[in-house]
Amino acid sequence: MASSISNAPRESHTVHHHELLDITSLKDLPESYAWKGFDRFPMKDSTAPVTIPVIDLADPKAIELIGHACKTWGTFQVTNHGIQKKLLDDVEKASRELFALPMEQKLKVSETAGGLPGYGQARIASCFAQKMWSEGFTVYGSPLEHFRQLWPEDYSKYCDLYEEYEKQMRKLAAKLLWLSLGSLGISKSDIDWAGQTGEFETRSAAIRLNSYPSCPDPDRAVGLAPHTDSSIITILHQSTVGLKVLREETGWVLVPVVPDALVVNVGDFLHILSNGLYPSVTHQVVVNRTQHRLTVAYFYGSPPEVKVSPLSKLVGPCETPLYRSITWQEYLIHKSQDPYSALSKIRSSAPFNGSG
Ligand SMILES: C=C1C[C@]23C[C@@]1(O)CC[C@H]2[C@@]12CCC[C@@](C)(C(=O)O1)[C@H]2[C@@H]3C(=O)O
Ligand SMILES: O=C(O)CCC(=O)C(=O)O
Ligand SMILES: [Fe+2]
Repeated sequence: MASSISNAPRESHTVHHHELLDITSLKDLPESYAWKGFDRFPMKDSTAPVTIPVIDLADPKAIELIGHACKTWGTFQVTNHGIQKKLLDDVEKASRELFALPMEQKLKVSETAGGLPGYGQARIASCFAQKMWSEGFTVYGSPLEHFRQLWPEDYSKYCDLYEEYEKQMRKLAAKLLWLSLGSLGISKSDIDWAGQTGEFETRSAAIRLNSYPSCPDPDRAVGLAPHTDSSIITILHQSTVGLKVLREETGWVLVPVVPDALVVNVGDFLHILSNGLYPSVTHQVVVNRTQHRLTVAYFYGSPPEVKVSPLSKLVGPCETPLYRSITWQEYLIHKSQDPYSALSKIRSSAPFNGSG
């Protein structure tokens, strides 16, 4: 595997906000947004007719199906998840309203260096010379101050909506996490930081609104470059296609829109917790000529101060855990500095028996 991305020299190319164009109004693709492919990742789409698993949470076999999907794909879609369609529609609508605001107003709440909450490009943007055909807005903690600036009149309506979304996603994420770990024989008592109820009361999470405007030259543009998420799991709401996941054996697979389903991605922290049994899925976003695509990603992480390491039940008696322990906060810093080697940097050196 090549160690660099063809479009990305080693040094970091921070995208300064003043360099960001209002891409919604462009009739041609500027050269700064044109990609020639990636070295680190294949370009080819899967020719095999494969689709990512769709799992009904009401299915009595959901636990095994989730375990199998996490092991073989690192991603799946879930139905009967209990999140009301109206809430998903309302958040998507609010997000559309946010990105439709004038650029000067969005820049008032722009992310400061280091990918803190607010408006801006994804952190991985700094790894590439080319720009991605997208904008984003991250909510981490309370969105109050930012929403007050964006919508001085009715910010509280938007705050209430995000609070409700966060609350419902948190519950669903805890449920999905226990199902995925349950299939490996892990129970609530195996994770001390899960809290009394197993609901991870002191969790940390981020919500990211992603906007991919229609693009005059979609084949040469990239919505979001390939990456894995740092989360334990990510729950994604999409109502139009664009997300592709990488299957090592076959290539990129487009994730179809299944009515009322949410996409669930295994993130790096579940990969670490599972001692490598579950791969964190590499995914990217492609753009299209006619539709403005909006998505909402919920990143479920571990409590900020907790050192997370592979679960001891999943590490054999003579084995070294695959990864050393690390807090989510520390990991997010590694990831923002060097997204493509963050995991390998915390990988333990060769196990005692010298294999693997
Ligand atoms: C919690 C987070 C995960 C994320 C960084 C962030 O602070 C909020 C944005 C997230 C995102 C979304 C696009 C891809 C990604 C790699 C990025 O650059 O920003 C992820 C980050 C991540 O998972 O590390
Ligand atoms: O918009 C999408 O389909 C995926 C977004 C994503 O991967 C992310 O926000 O990390
Ligand atoms: Fe992602």
